[in-house]
Amino acid sequence: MPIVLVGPMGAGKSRVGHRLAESVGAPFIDTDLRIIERYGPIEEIFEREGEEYFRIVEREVVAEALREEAVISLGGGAVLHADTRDDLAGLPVVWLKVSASAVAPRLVGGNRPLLADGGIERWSAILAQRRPVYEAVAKYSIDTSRRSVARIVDDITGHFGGTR
Ligand SMILES: Nc1ncnc2c1ncn2[C@@H]1O[C@H](COP(=O)(O)OP(=O)(O)O)[C@@H](O)[C@H]1O
Ligand SMILES: O=C(O)C1=C[C@@H](OP(=O)(O)O)[C@@H](O)[C@H](O)C1
Ligand SMILES: [Mg+2]
Repeated sequence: MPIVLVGPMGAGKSRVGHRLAESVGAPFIDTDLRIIERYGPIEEIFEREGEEYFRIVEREVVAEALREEAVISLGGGAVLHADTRDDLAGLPVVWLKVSASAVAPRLVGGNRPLLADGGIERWSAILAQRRPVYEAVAKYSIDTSRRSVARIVDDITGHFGGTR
């Protein structure tokens, strides 16, 4: 069974997922990396085709990933797709939380198209819209604001028994 990480941009899904996979000895899938391998840089997809098209290709990659026995880090907006929310029912889904003040320095220098003009205020507005969705899909949540990646990995393996 996969372990799936959800949460807002900069919460640490990609970094924690990578370390969690090493820790439990499972393959690691970052759905954004798969999108990039197949379709090119995310900011170019947004620029060329728009967010709606990005969500379609994201859904395709996410659906495929969720059938694999892996630690899976989703992009922050993947849960917007109803089919993905359906797929997440019954899976160990971890919501990585983070405060605006803790995430602000983590977002510096990133190339997330949704934050291209708006910064932390835009991030907060997006989170406000999505919070109920994260809440609905998650089986467990961790505030990453003042926790090391190693500690977050320990919390997750402790909660799910260290196995898949
Ligand atoms: N627990 C943490 N404490 C401090 N910095 C972190 C933590 N988790 C991730 N980061 C840093 O924050 C940035 C965003 O992390 P990332 O894993 O890409 O987030 P996400 O995939 O959720 O957008 C990266 O520079 C990463 O190294
Ligand atoms: O929240 C979002 O809508 C997005 C989050 C990004 O992934 P991270 O959450 O890993 O930054 C990436 O999928 C894309 O820029 C859109
Ligand atoms: Mg990521």
